[in-house]
Amino acid sequence: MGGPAADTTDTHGKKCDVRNAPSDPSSSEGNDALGERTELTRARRVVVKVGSSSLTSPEGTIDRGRIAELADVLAERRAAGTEVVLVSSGAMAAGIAPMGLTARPRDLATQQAAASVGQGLLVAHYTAAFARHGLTAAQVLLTVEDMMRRVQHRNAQRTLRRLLDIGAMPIVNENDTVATHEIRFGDNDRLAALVAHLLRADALVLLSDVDALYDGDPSRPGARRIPRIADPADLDGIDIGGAGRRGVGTGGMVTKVASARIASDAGVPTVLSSAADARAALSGASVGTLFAAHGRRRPSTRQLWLAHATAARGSVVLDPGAVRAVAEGRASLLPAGVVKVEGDFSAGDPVDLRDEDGTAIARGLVNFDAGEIPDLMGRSTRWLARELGPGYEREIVHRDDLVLLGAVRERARRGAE
Ligand SMILES: Nc1ncnc2c1ncn2[C@@H]1O[C@H](COP(=O)(O)OP(=O)(O)O)[C@@H](O)[C@H]1O
Ligand SMILES: N[C@@H](CCC(=O)OP(=O)(O)O)C(=O)O
Repeated sequence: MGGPAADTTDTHGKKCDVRNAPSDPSSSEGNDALGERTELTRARRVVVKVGSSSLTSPEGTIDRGRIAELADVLAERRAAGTEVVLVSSGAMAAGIAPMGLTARPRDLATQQAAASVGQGLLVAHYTAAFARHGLTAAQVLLTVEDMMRRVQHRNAQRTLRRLLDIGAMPIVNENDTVATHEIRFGDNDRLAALVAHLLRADALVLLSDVDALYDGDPSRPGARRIPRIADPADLDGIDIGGAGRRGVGTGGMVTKVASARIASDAGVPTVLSSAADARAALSGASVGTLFAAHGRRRPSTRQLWLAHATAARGSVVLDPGAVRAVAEGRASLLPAGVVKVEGDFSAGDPVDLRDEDGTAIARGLVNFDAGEIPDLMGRSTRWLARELGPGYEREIVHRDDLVLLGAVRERARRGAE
């Protein structure tokens, strides 16, 4: 890959140029993009995520006018026959003023209280805005566990599908009041990508206060719009920064790019654009940044989550044979191939699988506590079953709970295409 093609548009004072760009994508993005943008116009099911920064006024309160504008655009698309799921942030921002606060709280309990106050208000605004178009809004609050555990996952899928069947407008947010630091999405960008995967959406649209991914801080003079990311390598050299200056957003560009990568891995093309450009983005115009989808692979949500969103609690170090078996043979990691354990983790935690040089080649959910593994290392599962009992005849990490990382993953992906 030769790196992304940066637009010649300078950011300063020229965001309107991007907004009014011609709808012929081939003019700035190349022919590949033409098909991808057309896919967006033809999409039968779209997940649209809007960030707090696009829903708040400069004073930091929820801006009803912006909610009404977004509802107009989504209702239009719904009327044209596309199923739309909205993932909306803004609960915490909506709760700040009613809580008597002037800025986003720092501690988790007050954040959760603000989100709890704000979520009801937010959904009330959406309900009124969609009702003007004869649409019924439906609140759906999800946690990480709902995505990871099979039964909850199916329930969420079934409910969302039913809502779409009856013509409702699902409005999804993280269930902030029960999420903890350890077990939370923490940002709706990645949640939106997992919802797009869950519903097998045809496209994901991320709406923010910035109109595209830029090659650096968009407030920097000369920063240039990146119209298309075709491959993760295109992101090399781009300065992907945190949340905007107003302080209402959560993850900034980092989580939007992470979200686009999750969606891309799940075969879902993503457009990142500004809320002001929502209509143009949804109609396939050449606005924002298009992240191309990779093939048609459908990894499990658990695998997507493991690869992109979990932090490892420790590592197991593999001998060269085990590295080959895991990386090339897509095998489970057996005790015989482990030479070292690092960190203090429990069975069920995410851990990195490293080679002896320290490179993380995979991440997986481990079947043993860190303290148990030294007695198992280098032993065959048959020996372990005979000496320690049948409970020990199992993998350290099962292949279904394992994803390849970094260069190893890219090689496997290219091989599969
Ligand atoms: N390379 C970049 N290109 C575009 N925006 C960037 C980049 N790096 C950081 N940002 C920042 O990301 C912000 C959007 O993220 P965030 O504040 O979390 O918004 P949201 O509430 O929409 O999720 C922008 O306001 C911008 O300042
Ligand atoms: N669940 C939180 C949103 C967290 C979040 O991702 O915010 P943002 O970066 O504005 O999309 C809320 O509703 O306040």
